Amino acid sequence: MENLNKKIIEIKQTTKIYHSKRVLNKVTFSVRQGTIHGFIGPNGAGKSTTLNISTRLVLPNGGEQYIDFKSVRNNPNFNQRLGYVTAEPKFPNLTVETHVLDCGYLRGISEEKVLQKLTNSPLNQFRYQNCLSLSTGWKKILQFFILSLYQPKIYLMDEPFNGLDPSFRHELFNELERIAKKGGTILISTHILSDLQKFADNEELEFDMTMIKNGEIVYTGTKTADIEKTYEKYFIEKKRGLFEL
Ligand SMILES: Nc1ncnc2c1ncn2[C@@H]1O[C@H](COP(=O)(O)OP(=O)(O)OP(=O)(O)O)[C@@H](O)[C@H]1O
Repeated sequence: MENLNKKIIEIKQTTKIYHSKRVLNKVTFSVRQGTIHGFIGPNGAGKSTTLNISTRLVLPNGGEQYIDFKSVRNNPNFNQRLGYVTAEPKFPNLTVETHVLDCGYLRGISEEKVLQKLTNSPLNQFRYQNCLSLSTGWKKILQFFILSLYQPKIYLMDEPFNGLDPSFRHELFNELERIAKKGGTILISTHILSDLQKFADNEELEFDMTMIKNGEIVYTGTKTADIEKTYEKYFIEKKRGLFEL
């Protein structure tokens, strides 16, 4: 319980400018160790940019980011216990088997163990297929498989439920709950409040939430009865005009 007060992820005053447009403006929030933390906001709000900056895939124009209590700018080991599921996974032009073996090698996991896991996984049916030719959902599942090889302690997940069919969604919900109950920390980015509701309603889990809109944090805090109201206040716009003729 003591760990819950430790901020294992901290995003401080983080700003990003693309082509003179400020897409993140002094974004500041933290994630407590051992919690599931929802990061929610509409399309283009800045969620993926925040996660990419937190993992040093994108450089910020200002601010500091800490993962696993380490500055991502100053400490290249910040990602030792980190697993990142990106919104649009990128894979090399390799078979599933070769790619998972490479990932295992980089994490010091024996070939035998990787192949045994692959054989027992539903991904095995695509073992000799090129990663690039997998469907959207199976690409996501391949990302989860790679994480399961080395079992990180901190997870950043950008739209993890996108593209998954109901049975894989269900399995992923259960797996994330299991990870959090064992003390893991999970930051989940999504547009969809109902994806987070199951975690928010689970009394055995510690669940927090941060909301972002137009590159600014509009709410961050622990679970409250007002989560839905807060969400509606910021995000439910009556009409956006997309389908007007
Ligand atoms: N490489 C880039 N070059 C220019 N602008 C970018 C780039 N990447 C992101 N942006 C802009 O930054 C803003 C935030 O984008 P981002 O992808 O972080 O939002 P998001 O909240 O993840 O959106 P979504 O939920 O639609 O995926 C958007 O206006 C986007 O167009």
